[in-house]
Amino acid sequence: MDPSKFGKESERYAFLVTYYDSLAGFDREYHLLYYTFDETIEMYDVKTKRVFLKRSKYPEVALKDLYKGAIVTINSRQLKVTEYSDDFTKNNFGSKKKYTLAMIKPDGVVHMGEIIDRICKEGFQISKMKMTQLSVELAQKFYAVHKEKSFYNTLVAYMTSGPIVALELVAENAVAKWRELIGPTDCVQARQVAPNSIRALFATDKTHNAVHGSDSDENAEIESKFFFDSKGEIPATATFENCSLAIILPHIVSEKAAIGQIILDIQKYGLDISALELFSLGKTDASDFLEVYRGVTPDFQKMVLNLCSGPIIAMEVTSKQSIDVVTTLRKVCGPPDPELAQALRPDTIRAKYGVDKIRNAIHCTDLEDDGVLEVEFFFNLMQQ
Ligand SMILES: Nc1ncnc2c1ncn2[C@@H]1O[C@H](COP(=O)(O)OP(=O)(O)OP(=O)(O)O)[C@@H](O)[C@H]1O
Repeated sequence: MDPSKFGKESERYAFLVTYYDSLAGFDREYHLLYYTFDETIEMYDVKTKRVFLKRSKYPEVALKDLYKGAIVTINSRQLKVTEYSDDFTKNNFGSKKKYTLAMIKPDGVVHMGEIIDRICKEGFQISKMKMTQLSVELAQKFYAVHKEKSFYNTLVAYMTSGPIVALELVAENAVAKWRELIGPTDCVQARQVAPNSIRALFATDKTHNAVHGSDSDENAEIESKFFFDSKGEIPATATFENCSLAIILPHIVSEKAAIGQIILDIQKYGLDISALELFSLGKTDASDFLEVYRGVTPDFQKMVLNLCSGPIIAMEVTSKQSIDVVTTLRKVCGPPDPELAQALRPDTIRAKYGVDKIRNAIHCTDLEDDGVLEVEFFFNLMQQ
């Protein structure tokens, strides 16, 4: 037994979690209790007060995975941690993990792979992410505090000049940590005082400064709601033309390490990412999406369970060049079995980041005719 655990038999953290029951059409609430002594989890239904999960070990979910805003998967259900439900948990835990709202601005989107790589390497967890194009009204609303400033109109024109990527980032002291990483507003100053900051590396001038970060916890909450609680106001940017679908699989998203590298690998071959969003699929949605593989591969059930085992990042991949996008993306991904990929095509995504035939880092559309259909599943059906 680990001696550091002596005397902690009664140490228990309590969280309020919700699960969207798509059949019933509403959120179900549970108390989730985590016992550090034996690393077990227990869950109660808040409404009925009945046990939902008997106290048991659940090695896939560690204490470090539980913080406000996190999404964890238990029994194929995506549970969102919405609150710390007692003072002990709030005091010991709540003050540490926080989130901030980050944005890759229109001029930063060409550097999206490098910026996301940096985000992951600095230890942020991406809990939400969506590519969108701001309308004039939305940009004005987002930057309303600067309404009276001389640069307001230029700022709004810039923010509506192309797609942006909004991200909710989780870390200890997330607001300060992200603002330190992006550097000062003015890139000239950034290059002097923080030469390795994101703005020093990718910004052009005072307005075109590549990224945004909330300036307080209160504003992080307001800004995160602006993008991720907007009831359909934030449109996806998918084009549904000459496209293929790529999905970065749960083991990559939760380990954080390779998300940016995979995006860079896709962009290297003349392919563009024209829509992107982080999703947490339930078992029914995962099974619906993979329906064409039912009966075709003996691994169908395993693929479904893998796809709903944690957050995924879905992307519409297109190209401005006249290339066959589906075939090119398949080549970039490599053979489905990572072992085979390592032997035959060691530079491919699956060779580099795949673990086994199921956790093979990335899903991509197999057949040319299915490109639009697969993109529609995420960027049309799942938006409703
Ligand atoms: N003096 C200026 N001239 C031109 N544009 C400016 C100027 N000051 C700020 N901006 C633009 O307005 C944005 C919002 O300004 P703010 O003062 O809130 O800076 P910030 O907090 O560093 O940036 P952000 O809010 O985008 O994270 C800046 O990121 C920049 O794009």
